[in-house]
Amino acid sequence: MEHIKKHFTEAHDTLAAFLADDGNFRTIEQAGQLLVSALKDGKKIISCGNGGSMCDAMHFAEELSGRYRNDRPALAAMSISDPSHISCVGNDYGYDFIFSRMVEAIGQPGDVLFGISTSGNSANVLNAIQAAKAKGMKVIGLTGKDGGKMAGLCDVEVRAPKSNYADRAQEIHIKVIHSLIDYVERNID
Ligand SMILES: O=C(CO)[C@@H](O)[C@H](O)[C@H](O)[C@H](O)COP(=O)(O)O
Ligand SMILES: [Zn+2]
Repeated sequence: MEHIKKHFTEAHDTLAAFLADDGNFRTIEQAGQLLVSALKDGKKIISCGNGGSMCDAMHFAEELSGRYRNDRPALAAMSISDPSHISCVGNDYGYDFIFSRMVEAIGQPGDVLFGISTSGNSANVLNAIQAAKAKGMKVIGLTGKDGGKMAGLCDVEVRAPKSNYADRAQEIHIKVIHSLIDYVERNID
């Protein structure tokens, strides 16, 4: 039972560390402003990440295109998570290009790439950021640890507090995602 309880105390401590720094909430607000201004301008949001972060990327996009709390017009967002695309590009070009290839295919200037990586070091997310910049897109990153290689590459980077485990960062990321969608729903019209 101790190990089970430890999950909750560690999550509690990570959240307390995030809450202690008001800079985190200013950064989330900047990310929210970037999303709202892109959507109001008729641009779209493209999200990506690996493993649990792919689930978070999907969660983020579906609550924008579908709904979160409020009834409002559908918002232009999609995650890069189509298995046929991933298997084709992974097989023919390599796993490092599964996200960047889609950004090259559908990214437009002013669109926003929402890249999620707990280490900040996943090559496919880094390549997507590079492709997004080449397209004139904005980049929001959710990271952890020291930001990894994503540090300094994003227009806005929200970083979860240092932890030895990816899941602690993911628990912060999902809260950031919900607070961002809430911000968008409150400010979109
Ligand atoms: O969900 C988890 C761990 O909680 C794993 O599936 C995790 O997402 C995977 O190991 C990812 O490949 C980690 O990639 P990243 O967050 O470092 O970019
Ligand atoms: Zn997980």
